[in-house]
Amino acid sequence: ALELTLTPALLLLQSTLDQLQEKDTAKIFSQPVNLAEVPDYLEFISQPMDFSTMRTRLEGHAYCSVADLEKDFNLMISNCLKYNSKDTMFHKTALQLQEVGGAILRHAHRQSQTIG
Ligand SMILES: CCOC(=O)c1ccc2c(c1)NC(=O)[C@@H](C)N2
Repeated sequence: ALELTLTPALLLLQSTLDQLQEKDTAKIFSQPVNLAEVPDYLEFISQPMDFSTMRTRLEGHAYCSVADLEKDFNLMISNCLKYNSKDTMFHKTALQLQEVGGAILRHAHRQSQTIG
């Protein structure tokens, strides 16, 4: 059926998001930060981002390119680096994900150039 047909471009975005999320082994980025648990979060972070929101956007065709996906990934990481101080697990985990995610995104950019 048509709705199950994924264009190569959409498949690449979905695969890239899956690879990024796989690296979040502690699953601290799976869902939006729980504002009941972290009541002051929005005093510091104007645009929360997480992998579930990114997946909804992807499936809603909000991403036209790898760059669009990368923009929300970088927002999610920078939110975490801003809110959580350097000595926290959250901050250290975000730095690691930023590094490994960068390599995944660079590879996705190269692939998108070949599939057009
Ligand atoms: C149930 C309590 O969960 C949290 O306090 C919490 C859970 C997940 C979090 C987070 C806080 N903070 C963050 O910056 C993002 C990366 N993840």
